[in-house]
Amino acid sequence: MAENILEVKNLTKDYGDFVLNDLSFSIPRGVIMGLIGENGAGKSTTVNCILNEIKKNSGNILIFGKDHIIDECEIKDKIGIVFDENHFPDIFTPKEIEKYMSGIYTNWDSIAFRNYLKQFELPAKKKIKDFSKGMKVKLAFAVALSHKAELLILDEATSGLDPIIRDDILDILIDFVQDENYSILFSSHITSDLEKIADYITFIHKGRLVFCSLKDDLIDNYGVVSCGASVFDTLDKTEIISYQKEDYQYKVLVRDRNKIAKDFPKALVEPATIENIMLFYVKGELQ
Ligand SMILES: Nc1ncnc2c1ncn2[C@@H]1O[C@H](COP(=O)(O)OP(=O)(O)OP(=O)(O)O)[C@@H](O)[C@H]1O
Repeated sequence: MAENILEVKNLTKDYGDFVLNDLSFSIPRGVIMGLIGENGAGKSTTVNCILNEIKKNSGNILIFGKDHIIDECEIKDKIGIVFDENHFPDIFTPKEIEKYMSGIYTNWDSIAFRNYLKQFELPAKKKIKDFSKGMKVKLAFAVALSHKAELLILDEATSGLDPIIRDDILDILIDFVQDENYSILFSSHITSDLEKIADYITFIHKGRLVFCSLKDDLIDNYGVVSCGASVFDTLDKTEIISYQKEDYQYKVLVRDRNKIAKDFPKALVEPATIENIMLFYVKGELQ
């Protein structure tokens, strides 16, 4: 069994005015990988290249150790996909979707599907065209979780859900990776959700990889320092990732907040959230 459930190597997709440039990252088995980046950074392009929905220009993508194009059918049988848009025919009911999916997926589990319909309070006999946006997303989750998928790929899947069902979904996702062979690629703008459940964070900015790091490493070590010019000028510049100047104050994103707090006891040093980290990379002055 391949150690990494997904490997993206030197992936490039050129749209002319946008290039997803030489992107590499991998997802080990048993983990949740958060994928973050500003609007237009290239997250959906990455996901669509992985799923071979769009053709890459170059690079290699292995899923379950197999080439994502050569073995596409076999691979997709074991992937659960949830996008923010509905991909099911509107005229179907969940009951009809169940029948259809049982013919598509080798390991379709009707009992699991019916249980998810109950848990998500989805009417089995109502047409999807009469579902709310959130109901359509819940239906997509019910399908993705009912065919013994080993990899879930979620592209902005939870953004249309209310906080209660989102919380339920996060619990389901944590459960999903308890089997240490299964993993999740979770693209989201709701960075607080990723803070709760992701093991790794991959950050793309303007089509390029900024980092792929352990989430705990970011949360435990990165910090935001608020200080005046005198402290800023004496900070070790190799410790600074990015900074923002506001009148006479500097806000500085640093790699090792504990070291800075020790060296500058009077400076205000706070832990950085994933949102802080994104904002500093995108809007700050990079060192
Ligand atoms: N079919 C296409 N043809 C040309 N350009 C495209 C196409 N699809 C996407 N792009 C461009 O690729 C860039 C990245 O888009 P993408 O949808 O991957 O970003 P994203 O990070 O998912 O953004 P968002 O958070 O807004 O969903 C954008 O500049 C977009 O215009």
